[in-house]
Amino acid sequence: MKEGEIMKVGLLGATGYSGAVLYSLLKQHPNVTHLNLYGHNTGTSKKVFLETAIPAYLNEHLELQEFDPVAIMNSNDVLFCATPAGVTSKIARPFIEENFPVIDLSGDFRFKDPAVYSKWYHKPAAPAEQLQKACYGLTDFQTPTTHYIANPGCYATASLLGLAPLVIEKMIIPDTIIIDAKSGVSGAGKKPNTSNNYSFINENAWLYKMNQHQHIPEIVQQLQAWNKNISAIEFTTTLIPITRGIMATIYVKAAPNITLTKIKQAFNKYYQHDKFIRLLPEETPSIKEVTGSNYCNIGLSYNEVTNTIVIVSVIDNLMKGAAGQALQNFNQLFNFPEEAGLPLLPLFP
Ligand SMILES: NC(=O)C1=CN([C@@H]2O[C@H](COP(=O)(O)OP(=O)(O)OC[C@H]3O[C@@H](n4cnc5c(N)ncnc54)[C@H](OP(=O)(O)O)[C@@H]3O)[C@@H](O)[C@H]2O)C=CC1
Ligand SMILES: CC(=O)N[C@@H](CCC(=O)OP(=O)(O)O)C(=O)O
Repeated sequence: MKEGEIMKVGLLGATGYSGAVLYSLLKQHPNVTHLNLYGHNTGTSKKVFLETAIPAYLNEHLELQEFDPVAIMNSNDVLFCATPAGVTSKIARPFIEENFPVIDLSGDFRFKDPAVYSKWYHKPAAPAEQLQKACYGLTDFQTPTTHYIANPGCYATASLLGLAPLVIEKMIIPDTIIIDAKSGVSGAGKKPNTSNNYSFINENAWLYKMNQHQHIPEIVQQLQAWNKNISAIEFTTTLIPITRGIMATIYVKAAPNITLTKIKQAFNKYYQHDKFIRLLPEETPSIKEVTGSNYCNIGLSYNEVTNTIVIVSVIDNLMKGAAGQALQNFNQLFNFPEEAGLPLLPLFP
């Protein structure tokens, strides 16, 4: 594919939070001419329209079609899946067999080892031979190597982007990584539950899934790909009363002879030409600096007294943490300009 070529795009899960954001990005993408939406196989004649499922999308009078892999492959050049964990592991086979491009926002194809997935997601994994056909799409470090792209998780994206330069350059003491991550409630999707109930989370903060969060093995898998000496991380996730956004505050002990200048040089080496990572040389970032955008803002400090490097990494979970990065993967897969379809300014104020 080249710049100027047109694409027919299928989207499964457009009525969810990340699917809806993806829909709005794809609608403005200069190379996307047809957008076909797919939903559950209801087996009934009941029609579902985007505008009724999402009141904010009034006038988007698109019907969700039944999920049918053959029809999807005949009508589209690529499929995005913005479905909960446990869906694509069951439906991906025909697409993988046909080498049909899929960008999967769920965790189902992020691991090479099926046992890791089933342990942390508490669900059956996709077969190992299918997992081998998928590639992990952390766009700032990898371009797609297969046609099935596993889009990274939201916390994993913020954490890995904050750690990458120091881990790749071996500037830290392995196994001293502590990540204290906080997320807005849209990270949990649109389904109401006890923890995203207004009267629970308003004016509240709640640390959940202690030592059990499914992004722990995802982060470790990628850190190990960069540096074999890393075997474990400390990782906590806290729900905070905002709609969108993640802040990962990362604490790590510096290897001998590290200085703040060397730390900044490492971050500049990897990110100074990166369109979607903005380094803050003297300040720490706030979440609102990236809300509504595909940016990851990163701030740094080094405390010589405690030999601790602190990195603060912020993203919009629905953009860089989901739909925005998925669109970057799409642009990379089809050789479109990196920023095509992505807003270049966050919401302000
Ligand atoms: N929210 C976020 O910030 C992030 C989410 N993710 C991942 O992206 C995926 C989507 O998340 P999110 O948008 O939050 O989820 P939502 O719960 O908001 O939306 C899920 C969507 O999938 C649809 N769906 C559910 N089951 C099926 C099925 N069997 N067949 C077809 N469609 C189905 C739902 O339709 P219906 O409503 O009709 O059931 C809905 O449109 C998840 O895997 C999530 O973990 C990744 C990074 C960040
Ligand atoms: C706030 C909140 O609940 N966030 C979700 C993130 C879900 C997600 O991104 O899930 P996968 O990447 O595993 O698909 C969580 O912590 O489970």
